Amino acid sequence: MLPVVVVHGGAGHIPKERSERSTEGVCSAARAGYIILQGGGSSMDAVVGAVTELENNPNFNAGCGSVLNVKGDVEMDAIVMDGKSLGSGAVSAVRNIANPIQLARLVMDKTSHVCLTAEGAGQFARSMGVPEVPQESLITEYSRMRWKKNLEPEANPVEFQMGKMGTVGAVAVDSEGNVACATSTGGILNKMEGRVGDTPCVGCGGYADNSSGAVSTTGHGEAIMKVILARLILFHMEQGQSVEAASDLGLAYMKSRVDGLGGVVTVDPQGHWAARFSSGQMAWAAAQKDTLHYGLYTGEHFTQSTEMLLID
Ligand SMILES: NC(=O)C[C@H](N)C(=O)O
Repeated sequence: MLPVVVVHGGAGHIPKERSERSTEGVCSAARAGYIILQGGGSSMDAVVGAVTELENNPNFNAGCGSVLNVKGDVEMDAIVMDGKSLGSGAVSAVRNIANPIQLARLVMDKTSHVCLTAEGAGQFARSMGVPEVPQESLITEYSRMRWKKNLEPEANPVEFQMGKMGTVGAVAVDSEGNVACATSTGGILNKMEGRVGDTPCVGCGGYADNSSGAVSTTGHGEAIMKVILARLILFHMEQGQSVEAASDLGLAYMKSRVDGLGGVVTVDPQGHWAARFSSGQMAWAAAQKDTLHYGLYTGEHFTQSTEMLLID
């Protein structure tokens, strides 16, 4: 079965005019991750490569395109986890960098800690030579419009926040059977300054363990944290459930227990994979055995040869 890379572009309701760009974005990121795997890269290289591409794509809520907090600022969260060592690196409420996922990886590789936050994460980025970027370069017209709209008195914050989530994430298995996950987000729209969501929390925004598999999550962060969604799904896999059934069980529990919606991409160490969601939509794509799989609405599953894509 292996190797494989599966990516998501966030669970929620994707407006029609943005759906094509979301699908194109996840397909291109899955292809980028797959090329890394084919070139002998590790699953960690593949998930960081795929998520970096999605952070650079302004159509997603991560890196450039992040949603704004209540003050109109960008504060981003990201996590990586390596299934071989259970090593993990994360950053939360980090500002003025283009690729939080790469900083999360540096936290894993270069420090003895798991998560750095806010100004401390910024200082670490500077010490590692990560270029500082102006906040303006991370803000799109669309994210500013949504922020302003949500400040209007008749706005319905929860519905609006839940409506158009675009967190990005990836899971992969490499040819040696190592699994990894990566997740990156601007969080939820008009969040309080300093709010830390599920994404940088181990077991919530993602988890990877070579003995069971890897998961990257998206959805309402506070709900995901209550049920520790990524770890919950791996628990079901440890009990013998398939990647698909375990993902559905985790999402159903989050819905019934805390009324939370979300989505996940999941792999097991053999290379079985799933992209499942309880929200109306989630842009996802997977690349395996020279085939690209992708979809957006529940039940949708298109396939295409990755070789065709290379010619494109
Ligand atoms: N779009 C998302 O998935 C949001 C993210 N889980 C958060 O709550 O920060």
